[in-house]
Amino acid sequence: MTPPQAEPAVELRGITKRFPGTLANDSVDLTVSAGEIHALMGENGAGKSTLMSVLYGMERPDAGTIRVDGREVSFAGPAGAMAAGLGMVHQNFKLFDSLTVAENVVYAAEPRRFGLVDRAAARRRVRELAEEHGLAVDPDARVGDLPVGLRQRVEILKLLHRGARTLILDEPTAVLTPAEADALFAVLKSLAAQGRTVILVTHKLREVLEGSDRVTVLRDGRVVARLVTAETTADEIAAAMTGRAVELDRVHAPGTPGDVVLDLTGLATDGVRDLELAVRAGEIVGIAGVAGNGQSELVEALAGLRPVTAGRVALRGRDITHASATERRAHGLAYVPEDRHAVGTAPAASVADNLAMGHHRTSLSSRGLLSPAAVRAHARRLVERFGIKAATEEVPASALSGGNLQKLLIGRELAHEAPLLLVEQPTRGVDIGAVQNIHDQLIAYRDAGHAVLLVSAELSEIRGLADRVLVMYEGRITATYQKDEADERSLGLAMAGGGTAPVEAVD
Ligand SMILES: Nc1ncnc2c1ncn2[C@@H]1O[C@H](COP(=O)(O)OP(=O)(O)OP(=O)(O)O)[C@@H](O)[C@H]1O
Repeated sequence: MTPPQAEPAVELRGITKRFPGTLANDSVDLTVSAGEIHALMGENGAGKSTLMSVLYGMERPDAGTIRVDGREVSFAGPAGAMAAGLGMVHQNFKLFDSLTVAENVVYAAEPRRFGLVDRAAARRRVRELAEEHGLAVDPDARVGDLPVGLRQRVEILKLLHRGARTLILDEPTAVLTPAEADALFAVLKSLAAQGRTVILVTHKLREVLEGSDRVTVLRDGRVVARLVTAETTADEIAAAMTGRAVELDRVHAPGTPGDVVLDLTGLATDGVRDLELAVRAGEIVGIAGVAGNGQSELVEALAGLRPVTAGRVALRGRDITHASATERRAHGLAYVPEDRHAVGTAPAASVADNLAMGHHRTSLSSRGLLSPAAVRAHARRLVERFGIKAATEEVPASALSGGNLQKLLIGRELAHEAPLLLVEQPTRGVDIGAVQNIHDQLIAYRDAGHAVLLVSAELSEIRGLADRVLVMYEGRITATYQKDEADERSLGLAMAGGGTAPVEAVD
């Protein structure tokens, strides 16, 4: 006899959500069983975030119903969703850096004794939850001092403390090392085995194949496939997402390095020291590392956004150690920052205007004034070349999905054809088809004779693109590999500071 069927943990029926000019969710049905890890996939702009925002009470649907544990619900905000047993781990963690782990976990739901916060009980609670779920973390550590992988654990502990039965995770492995990602999946599997439910939004096929039970694929706001993971393949999921066959993991030929374009000697800035590095024309140098090991500080110092405290930076033979960001750009530097929202783009400005930024001295302008017709034509070319999905070129950048905003930023900077491109996390949040496109464009850029300094936490990206790979750990370069020498395991170990690991430094 089959056991009585439990109610699904989450059941969305006919969810429709419109934004001006876009049908983001078109009558979406999604059923997530209790105790499963359910992956939600789809190209950039397919409607995944919108659907999760509707489920979590952050957006009101135009039509459709939501059931949680069999009960129909309607949330006025995330607080209602939390009360119904849902919890969400956002990409940008929402923790207080200056508070301890225990204080963060119990924040706004503190155990009390005689009306006062019971700190000892809070610490005990963290230890119990950590032990029960394999989420070891020191309750007394200051969150600001923790690496990303542990901060993510704090986020998960916080949701568990509040009694979340269904966890929604938005691209949780984007900033993790392979070992941290494996540890996360072990935790998710044990949560699922205890009957909790996980909804995972991700672009990473491998982790979906290894870590999920079922997959729902969205395309253009509609469900196009419901798959059982054990019965599907990477190719099948990719084809469902894109509507065509996708060539995964293309191998690129190595570059032909020419003259030195960027030359760093003894460079130091906040959190970075003793950096020696040369990047040549026609070469991609990749810097691998876990977020927070000085890569962003290095790139900011090179872009002129952070003072260099020692050493020298030369660009095409000229000393630019203390040059302003604008002077550096004028001398041939283009820059794709990690933070596409705060630094990279102007959210209220149109897609076309964002694409024209920094082009005041180029063919788009005459005597410093941009020509509207040239700006539009330029925008149309880049939208086409990078597959940026926008209702029109006139919508504000804030209306783009995360991955499409990333494509905009890459497109704009590549269009400068600058001798040196600094690029950080070029494909974070970008779907598999667009990853291939961005990779092809970076290789073509290199082959056209430009120098590229690539910073990425994504090992397959670094290995696929870089002609030389450097690992940064605690502000220094701790290992150097030539293309093809960097296998995933030793790179992963070096990124985690694996001092005892057999990491060969080859120069
Ligand atoms: N606030 C908004 N205003 C206008 N359009 C929006 C808004 N939010 C999302 N959209 C549009 O809705 C569609 C779906 O976006 P959504 O962010 O849900 O996609 P996604 O699948 O999460 O993409 P990504 O993988 O890039 O994060 C996109 O076309 C996007 O441009």
